[in-house]
Amino acid sequence: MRDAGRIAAAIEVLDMVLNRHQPVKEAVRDWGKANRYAGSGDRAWISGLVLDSLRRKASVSHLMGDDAPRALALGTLAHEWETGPDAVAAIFEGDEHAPEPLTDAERAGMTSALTEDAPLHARAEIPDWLAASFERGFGADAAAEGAAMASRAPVDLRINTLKSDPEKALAAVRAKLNADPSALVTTAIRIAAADPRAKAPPADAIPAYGKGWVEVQDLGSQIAALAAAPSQGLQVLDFCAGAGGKTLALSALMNNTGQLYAWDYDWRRLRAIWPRLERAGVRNVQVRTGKEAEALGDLAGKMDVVFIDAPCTGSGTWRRRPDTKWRLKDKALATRITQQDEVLAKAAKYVKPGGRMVYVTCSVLPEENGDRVSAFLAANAGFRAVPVMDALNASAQLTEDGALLLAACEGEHGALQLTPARTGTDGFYVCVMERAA
Ligand SMILES: C[S@@+](CC[C@H](N)C(=O)[O-])C[C@H]1O[C@@H](n2cnc3c(N)ncnc32)[C@H](O)[C@@H]1O
Repeated sequence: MRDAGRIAAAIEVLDMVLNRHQPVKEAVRDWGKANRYAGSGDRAWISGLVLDSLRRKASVSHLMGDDAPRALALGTLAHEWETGPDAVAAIFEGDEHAPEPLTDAERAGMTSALTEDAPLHARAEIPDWLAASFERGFGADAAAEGAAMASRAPVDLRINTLKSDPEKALAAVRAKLNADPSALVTTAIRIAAADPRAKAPPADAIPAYGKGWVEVQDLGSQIAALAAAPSQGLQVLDFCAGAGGKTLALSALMNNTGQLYAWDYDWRRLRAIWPRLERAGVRNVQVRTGKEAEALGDLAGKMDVVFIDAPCTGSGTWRRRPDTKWRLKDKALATRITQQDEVLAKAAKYVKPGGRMVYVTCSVLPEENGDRVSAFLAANAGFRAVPVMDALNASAQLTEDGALLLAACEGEHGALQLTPARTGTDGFYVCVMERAA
């Protein structure tokens, strides 16, 4: 396909995502099925433009004065892909698959620039109803934090120390991919964000992944697991285990000792955990299924650590799934808040006296993070917040730079708010609370 046809296709896919509410992957797949002549390189290019258009939707629609799929694609070409109106007109010229020629208004939008007095939601690339929340969470940095969440994300790998070590794993990954050791965590590898126009080989297709030497896991998620300080021999409950991403990380930190219980309120989510445990060589996990009372009743008051990877809006992962940013509504946020209060209240009863509870979200919204912890602590005098950095420093897995950078993310309750702007990770919130002995 030539670029004119690819741009027309991106406009079509954006319409499927924004107006027919299809997830991006599904929309690209459906478009591909209906247009068999497109190859995998074409689909990668189209998907790249669609994702960037969604990441930059707020600023681009502000500049174009229009939020229709065509305006978003053209504005993104100009403002993100450095393909201005003359270049786009040249691509369209004489191509029968090209969209309609550019109008004067579109040309103007493609050459205008965002100014300091543009509304915060446009500068922060967020839905306007979340502007107040961003301002509360980030103050004067709200626009910069939001803009960083509209960038493309790298792929992070966690080195599975049950089966490999940093040197061996890095060499194996580098044999297939352009990768570097993480600047923050000694057991992590980073693969830089790919050019959106190019086909990128998936990290889970390399032999090191197949052998269980590495797991695909955002660095923020890896840091959250480190904060649990699940040292050898402890009794640990992963209360929201889902497909087991954190369970695997916790097990590796425990070096396959002690006992790690994995449970999820939705047992269907746990199904994916079995092959992952097997591949990673995990032997200290008991997967508990069924209703909470039967599945976990015997663990009440006995856990050294209870890990809560809470259900959340996922606002911290908008770089990877920009369509979800525009789908999020205030009602869904309210539902998540109710669930978060519920999981905190329920999970707390498994913590033994002197034990710890780790509350984690992949969100940057204070309503889901510090507010929830404050509400929990106000209602549970037997718990107090302790600095997350204590556990991270004790883990001996931070680099010198990592320790400094993470310490700068510390906020109320000694909790950490990681963000793409601050730490180059997804937006994770981590808080550690201790139950009185
Ligand atoms: C962020 S996901 C967990 C991801 C998982 N830990 C991982 O690393 O792959 C949140 C999980 O919380 C679970 N959950 C537990 N209690 C819940 C409740 N009361 N309401 C909603 N979700 C709940 C959901 O089923 C979901 O799997």
